[in-house]
Amino acid sequence: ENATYPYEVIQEIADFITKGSGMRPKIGIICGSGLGSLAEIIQDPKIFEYEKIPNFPVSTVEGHAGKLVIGTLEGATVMAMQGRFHFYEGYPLAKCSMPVRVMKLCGVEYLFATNAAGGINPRYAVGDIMLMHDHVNMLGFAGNSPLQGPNDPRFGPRFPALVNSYNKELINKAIEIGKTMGIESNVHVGVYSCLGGPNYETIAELKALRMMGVDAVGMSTVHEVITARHCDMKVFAFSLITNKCATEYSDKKDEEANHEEVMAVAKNRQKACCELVARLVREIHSNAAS
Ligand SMILES: Nc1nc2ncn(CCNC(CO)CO)c2c(=O)[nH]1
Repeated sequence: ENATYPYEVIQEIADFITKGSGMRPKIGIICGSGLGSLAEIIQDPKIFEYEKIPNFPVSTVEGHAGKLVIGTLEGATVMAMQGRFHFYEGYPLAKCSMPVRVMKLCGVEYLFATNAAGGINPRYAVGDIMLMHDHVNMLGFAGNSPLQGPNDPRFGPRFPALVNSYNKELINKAIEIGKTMGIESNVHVGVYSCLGGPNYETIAELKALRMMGVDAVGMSTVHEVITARHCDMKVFAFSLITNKCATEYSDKKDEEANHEEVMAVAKNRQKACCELVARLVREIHSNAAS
């Protein structure tokens, strides 16, 4: 499926965006379920609906708008995807992750990936933020990778290393920002895992994930991070915990995940998420300027 988006097609899409907006973004933001507000804090935005971008896929999930927003945030030029593409929509992982390559050819050096996720770590509360410091690529265990198929060396190497994929400096900066915001007890650092979905997990799967040291589970992000690291972007990623996953068999129905709850939690935590992202963008921009 990599062949669906050869380098030249990605270049055309990137040119369409940079020429259409007259901007070259440095930071790319992918908005998780219900976190589209991360795009709404961008000033003087130029908005491209996915349908209007030649060769771009379209979003089919409630809570994912389907707009690419490019503009200024805390002095930096950023581009945000309001709506991402998921494996469970029937898109191959290379298609889900192609926006990261578009960002790269637009000039983006930093990827901020956000998602809503289920909390497996029992210390996590609904509404907490987990800064990702590593991931378990469950889809990769079954042979699914966004890098499957022919490798185009203009993007990156055939066999990319993925240790230290999550930029430690950005994680430490985000922890400091969490302290300044007074939310340090709700900010964690943990391991995320991506399952195929669209079903949520069984108890046995959650127990297995917990045994592997996974702290939060979702249906996205990992393939975007792999694609970002392949083309040497710095990566910062976090999960908004939108429900606590059961890891024992019990008849408590209230532990069942549902999408309405995911979007409701995202709605009432979007302010904190936006604040964290804005402050981190400001740090990066001011350091680069210095
Ligand atoms: N247990 C559990 N809780 C979750 N909350 C959000 N997501 C991320 C998946 N989001 C989907 C459906 O809500 C939409 O992309 C999950 C998940 O995958 N599992």
